[in-house]
Amino acid sequence: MILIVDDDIAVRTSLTLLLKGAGNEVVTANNAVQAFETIQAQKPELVILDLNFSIDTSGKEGMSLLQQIRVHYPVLPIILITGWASIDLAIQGMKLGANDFIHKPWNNDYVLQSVVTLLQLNGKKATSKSRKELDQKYQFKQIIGEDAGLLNILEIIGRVASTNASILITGESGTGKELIAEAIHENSGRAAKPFVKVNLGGISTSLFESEMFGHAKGAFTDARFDRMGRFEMAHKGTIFLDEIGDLEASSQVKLLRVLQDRTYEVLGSSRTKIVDARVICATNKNLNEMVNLGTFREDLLYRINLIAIHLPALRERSGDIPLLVNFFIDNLKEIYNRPQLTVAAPAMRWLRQLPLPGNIRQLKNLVERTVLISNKNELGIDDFQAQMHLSPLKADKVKLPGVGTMTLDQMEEEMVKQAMKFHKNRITKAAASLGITRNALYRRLEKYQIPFNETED
Ligand SMILES: Nc1ncnc2c1ncn2[C@@H]1O[C@H](COP(=O)(O)OP(=O)(O)OP(=O)(O)O)[C@@H](O)[C@H]1O
Repeated sequence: MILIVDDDIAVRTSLTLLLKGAGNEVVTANNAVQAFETIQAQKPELVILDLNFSIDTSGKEGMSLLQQIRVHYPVLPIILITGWASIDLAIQGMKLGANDFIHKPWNNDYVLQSVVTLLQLNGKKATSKSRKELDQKYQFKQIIGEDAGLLNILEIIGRVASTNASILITGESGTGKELIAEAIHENSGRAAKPFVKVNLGGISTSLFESEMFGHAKGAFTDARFDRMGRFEMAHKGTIFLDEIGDLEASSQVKLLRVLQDRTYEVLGSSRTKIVDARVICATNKNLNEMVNLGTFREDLLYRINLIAIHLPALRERSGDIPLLVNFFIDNLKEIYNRPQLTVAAPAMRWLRQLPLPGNIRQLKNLVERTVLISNKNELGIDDFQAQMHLSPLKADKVKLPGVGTMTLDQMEEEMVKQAMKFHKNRITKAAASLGITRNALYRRLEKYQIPFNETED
């Protein structure tokens, strides 16, 4: 059952018709007291709340009702309705714990999509399904792992794949964000239609519109042909906006408009096109922090993260490393026709304790390089170690301090301290992660007078 709170009978009636038409039970309330009583008595599964629902348009009354509901019903999904002019109010409401907002005049599809998604997410409580149970229900063949955090994520994406909800995937580079985005598409009703990836980090502001919305011949000097935009390519499918944290301010506004209105215009043409694409965004940046710094629009953030998924770094789920290694090895056995290929047990243990800042991509590259270079059937620590030193990480993935701010010795000292701390003073592990021998590590510990326990191995 859904509760609609609004003093405007026209809004209550049209939302009731829309939601009933989609098979929901609906109750309404036209003031805060009645709304709260209805929640207590009838326990609705979702509330749609107009923030400007009283004659007073400051939104104060709506906001205090929202707070009151949150205190007593912390997980009850709440969708806010606001006018376009009061978008700041909606953002304030999201901070107080609302789950989504729609603005008037609303788009019926968006309202239904948001309702379905929130009901799906809230209704069926997470049941901590096992990997086997998830595989019986969904298609996650390419995603390896049994870590509880990952299974929880798979369960969420399985449940929401069938809705059109926007999803934001965050996580360090190489943690599998794109793979997860593809899995959402594969498990949705859009699977037979295109999955279009756009790397927003690679699109300059001047090209953003023509790239995303397309252009007509003659739209600007170089436009010699009609060009189809990415939104159109993704029509009825999924658009994956990678590196959204790299989008410049002016492009952020343009994207927000499109996601808000679900329409756009092809450059140089007056044709208005409708967006019918599921939007999935990804970034390895911290968008909340960027919002605080003023470099990412808060309204855009709320538009793209109806569902937010954070992928753990590989070091936080190191129990999955052997599974991943075996998966990569199995694939390579076939590709290189080396059916006897295996990884020795000590090597597997060694791989498990690597910090791997480049995450699964780094592990995959390491295994591939090692298989290519070594001609042994059973791969040992030495084989992996030799490749590890060659290119442990792409330089552009590491943030180095600015030139002149640190000497090489200081950097070495910091790295040694960091490795010792990470490996809780275990010399063998710290040395392996730094790519040096135990003796070489001892020499450095003494050189920099870093305390260590002789008995720790
Ligand atoms: N759970 C997994 N099982 C198997 N392979 C995986 C898994 N997660 C990631 N990979 C593989 O690791 C590599 C990196 O994954 P992906 O490109 O999805 O990461 P990403 O987080 O999008 O990286 P970036 O932020 O750098 O774009 C890919 O080759 C992908 O197939």
